[in-house]
Amino acid sequence: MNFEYTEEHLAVRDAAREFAQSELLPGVIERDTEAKFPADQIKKMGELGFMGMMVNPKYNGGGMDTISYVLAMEELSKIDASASVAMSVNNSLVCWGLEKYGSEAQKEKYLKPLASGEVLGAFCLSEPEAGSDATSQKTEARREGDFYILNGTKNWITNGNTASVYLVIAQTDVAKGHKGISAFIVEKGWEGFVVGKKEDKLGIRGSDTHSLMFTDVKVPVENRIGEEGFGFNFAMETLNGGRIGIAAQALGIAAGAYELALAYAKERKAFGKPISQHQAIQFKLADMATSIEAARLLVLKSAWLKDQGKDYAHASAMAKLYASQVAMDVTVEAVQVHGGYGFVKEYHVERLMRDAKITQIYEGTSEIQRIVISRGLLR
Ligand SMILES: Cc1cc2nc3c(=O)[nH]c(=O)nc-3n(C[C@H](O)[C@H](O)[C@H](O)COP(=O)(O)OP(=O)(O)OC[C@H]3O[C@@H](n4cnc5c(N)ncnc54)[C@H](O)[C@@H]3O)c2cc1C
Repeated sequence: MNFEYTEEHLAVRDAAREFAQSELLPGVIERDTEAKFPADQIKKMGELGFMGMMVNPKYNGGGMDTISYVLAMEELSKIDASASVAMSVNNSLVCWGLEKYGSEAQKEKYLKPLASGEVLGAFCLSEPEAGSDATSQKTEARREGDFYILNGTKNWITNGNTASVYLVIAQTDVAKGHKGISAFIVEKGWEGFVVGKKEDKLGIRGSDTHSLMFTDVKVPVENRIGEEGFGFNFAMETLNGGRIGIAAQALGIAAGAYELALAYAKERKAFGKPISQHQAIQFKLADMATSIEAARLLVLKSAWLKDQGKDYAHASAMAKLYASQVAMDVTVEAVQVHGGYGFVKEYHVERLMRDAKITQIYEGTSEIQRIVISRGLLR
């Protein structure tokens, strides 16, 4: 076993840390208040290679391992989880799905600009009546000659308005159940494709979440990913990896809140001494640091398994389940350590607490992670 990072890992982590401090921190409170997408920051993240970190350099990616990716995700999420979710969706759902299962022509046309950060991608599985139960898709793609005619509505789509490339999951044969679901690449601007309203959210308010409506959208057959009927497996496999990114995001939110709480506890005085000298606060800090370290080990293990080409579905579900709970617990305690100051925007921890909640919901709720984990245990 080896618990050491390589020099490359440390360089990536430090670059992400530096970027988060210099580019994401300024304006993060205003972006949250105004629900403003961090467009300039995402563009710079693309230029620095954060949007296609694991993609092969021949498709304009960074050619890095998953450990580097989770280290960067953690650092960026400490400061701005709205920026990091755009990065997570682009890297682990859109780019990964296209690189693994896309045709050579699809990779040339779509993966290259996505991996370089020139354009942004979205992953469209959820629907108004199909969230956890993704098999009950209502969006339909009907084959007509060299095209599919796409009709339906997708809900809660991250990068919904800012993306240019959309991976859309749809029914191609309702009678076949989940084996009748297929995946397609859809471009923004195609006739019949309308972006719906932006969601006004509790947390990750800077993230661009929209519903999408498709009415008789003509999708060329060459834009289907894999064979007809492969879409459900495509979505589930893609989400297995996506969970590593969201687990790293949850870890970052927790670690960011802990670092703020630690610094505040050393400064704030009560009863004649820093609050960090009161044992009740010391114990909170000890519990926060311990749970964060445990979450980090789960995140790193799932990333390592993926890098080794081993099965990581079970580990990534455990990492997401645990890290998202840690994100909730630690951010609540970080607000508590800050007292009244924790309740106002200026001190950041209330935002981190609001942002933490989504990590228990998207890319599979905590209940769904428990289903995935227990299924693995009982197999
Ligand atoms: C901000 C945001 C961004 C998102 N981004 C995307 C995106 O980019 N792309 C995308 O496709 N989707 C996205 N989603 C959708 C997200 O993945 C779903 O909200 C999530 O999967 C849950 O689905 P649901 O909301 O329909 O809840 P439901 O599935 O209706 O679940 C409601 C509750 O019931 C529980 N539940 C459901 N089934 C079971 C069961 N069998 N056993 C026990 N409990 C169960 C759930 O855990 C949950 O607590 C996003 C959501 C949000 C809020």
